Amino acid sequence: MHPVVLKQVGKTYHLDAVDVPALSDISLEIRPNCFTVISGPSGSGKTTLLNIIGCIDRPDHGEIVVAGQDVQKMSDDALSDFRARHLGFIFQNFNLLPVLTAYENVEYPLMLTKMPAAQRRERVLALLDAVGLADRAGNRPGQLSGGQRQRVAIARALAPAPKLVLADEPTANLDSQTGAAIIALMRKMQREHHVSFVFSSHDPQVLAEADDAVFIRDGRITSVERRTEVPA
Ligand SMILES: Nc1ncnc2c1ncn2[C@@H]1O[C@H](COP(=O)(O)OP(=O)(O)OP(=O)(O)O)[C@@H](O)[C@H]1O
Repeated sequence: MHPVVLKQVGKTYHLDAVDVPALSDISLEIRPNCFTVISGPSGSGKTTLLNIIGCIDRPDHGEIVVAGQDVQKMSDDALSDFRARHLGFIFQNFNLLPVLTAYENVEYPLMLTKMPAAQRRERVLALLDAVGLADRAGNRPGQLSGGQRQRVAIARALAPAPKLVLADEPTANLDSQTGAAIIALMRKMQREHHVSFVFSSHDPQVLAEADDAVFIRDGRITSVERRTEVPA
């Protein structure tokens, strides 16, 4: 089953009296267990598309099925619950809670689930270990480097065992060496956790790693490159 299917999705922002068309006639299938990169020039609609796939924003029209669910039909409350259970998010500014430690940031999404405390602890420690931060669990984001913060964000995104992780320009605020290490880590986690990753990115390093690359311009898909066989 494809984790995301979009059919003729459109979105226009209304800014005072001005209509700003952001996406037109987007039809796309995101393959399971893949790295999919959405690429295009500034203002082409990448973030808008990612927000719609991540159920943060709703399209004006069209169909969208995420993890087998017709999300267009869900109420706002049902959609929030669906997002918390099935989707993970990684942002260019890391978006960690500054007053919480690395451990608490990763634990946070699990507090919204009914996971028992002992199991929660085991999962958080395993994820921090997997991203190479076992010894930094007690540090707050302000005591971590950019690359380390993004590692915490990756662990947090994977904590609820999502089906899909959305990453908006995840390497934009990192130098190229740190960015390369973060891409390698996301690839490793994507394979180990059998999850689909969808990125928006300008970064050639992210594009080079993609299984699928979706190019957009002026809110329309100009091409889709399927570069690899569907992983088992
Ligand atoms: N909240 C908003 N209100 C009005 N217009 C918006 C809003 N968000 C985005 N837009 C417009 O929608 C279009 C697509 O924007 P979007 O942020 O999706 O592009 P992008 O490809 O992610 O750009 P960038 O690479 O610069 O982040 C642009 O014309 C933008 O100005």
